[in-house]
Amino acid sequence: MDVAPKIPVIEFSGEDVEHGRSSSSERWKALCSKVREACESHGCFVLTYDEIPKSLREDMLVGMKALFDLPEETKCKYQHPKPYRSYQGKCPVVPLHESFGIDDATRFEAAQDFTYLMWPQGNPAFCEILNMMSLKMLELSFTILGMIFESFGIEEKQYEALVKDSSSILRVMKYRVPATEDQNLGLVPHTDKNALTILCQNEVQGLEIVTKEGHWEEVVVPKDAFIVIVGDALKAWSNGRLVAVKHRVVMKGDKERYSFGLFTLPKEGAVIEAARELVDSEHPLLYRPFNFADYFSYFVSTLSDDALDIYARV
Ligand SMILES: O=C(O)CCC(=O)C(=O)O
Ligand SMILES: [Fe+2]
Repeated sequence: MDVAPKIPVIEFSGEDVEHGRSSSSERWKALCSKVREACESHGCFVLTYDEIPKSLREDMLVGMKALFDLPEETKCKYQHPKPYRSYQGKCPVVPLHESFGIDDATRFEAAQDFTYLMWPQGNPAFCEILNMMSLKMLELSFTILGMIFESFGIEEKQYEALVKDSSSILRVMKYRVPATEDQNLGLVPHTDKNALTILCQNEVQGLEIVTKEGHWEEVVVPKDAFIVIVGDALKAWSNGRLVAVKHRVVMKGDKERYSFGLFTLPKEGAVIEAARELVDSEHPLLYRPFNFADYFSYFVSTLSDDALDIYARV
């Protein structure tokens, strides 16, 4: 019996990125291909990357624990008009899950507004951590997008706008241990709607993806690694060459899971259009150009599993 190929594990360093970009060395080209191939075959990969210090990740997880330990009424103060930002907790569909989404935490003031709301006396250390982590993860996200474009042989000018027109959401999440009467579903199956997601978690596993063969498979994430996930916007941009992989979280064991993710997404008003280089007679255009914000609103109003196909398929 065929065994489904394992989720690729890719390793690169800050030095690889720095030298690779300027020298276009064989090693760099091979790394870019690996990243693209993982996104084509699995829609995700596990990444180890030394440029984001382990101590920063640990500080982030410690700070998150203190955040989720705040009283419910304090956490509920975080309300936002846009979906997937406001504090979410005790939702009947996913009662194990709690989350906050902070827009552009790469701006110090945005991180600060959030921490002042949660800790009126201030929490400058956690504010700094949120801001620093977002900046580093956004930079990594742009690096990965650049690697994908480069590997497709697409000129930098063609994707400059895509990167320039990006913003980000930092989502921080907690999953409690299911009680005996609870289901163990932490997060419902979904594809991410944004372009690229980078996730990081504590030692508690639980993320699962749907393989090409249609089976759920656990993503075993080594300590200190990241998971990179392709979203709908990147799938459409790549004319369907990259897979927006469906994933969910299932809780097992007796330890709480904490995770955080940097979601890179097209800015307000940005239009997603397939790269010209990726449309040809063998690969006819799959998705019409669409305004990302309109697509996102469509998804929120329907919560359809196949939102991208229904909304934009030619
Ligand atoms: O907590 C996780 O690891 C997954 C989170 C996720 O998929 C999401 O927020 O879109
Ligand atoms: Fe997700």
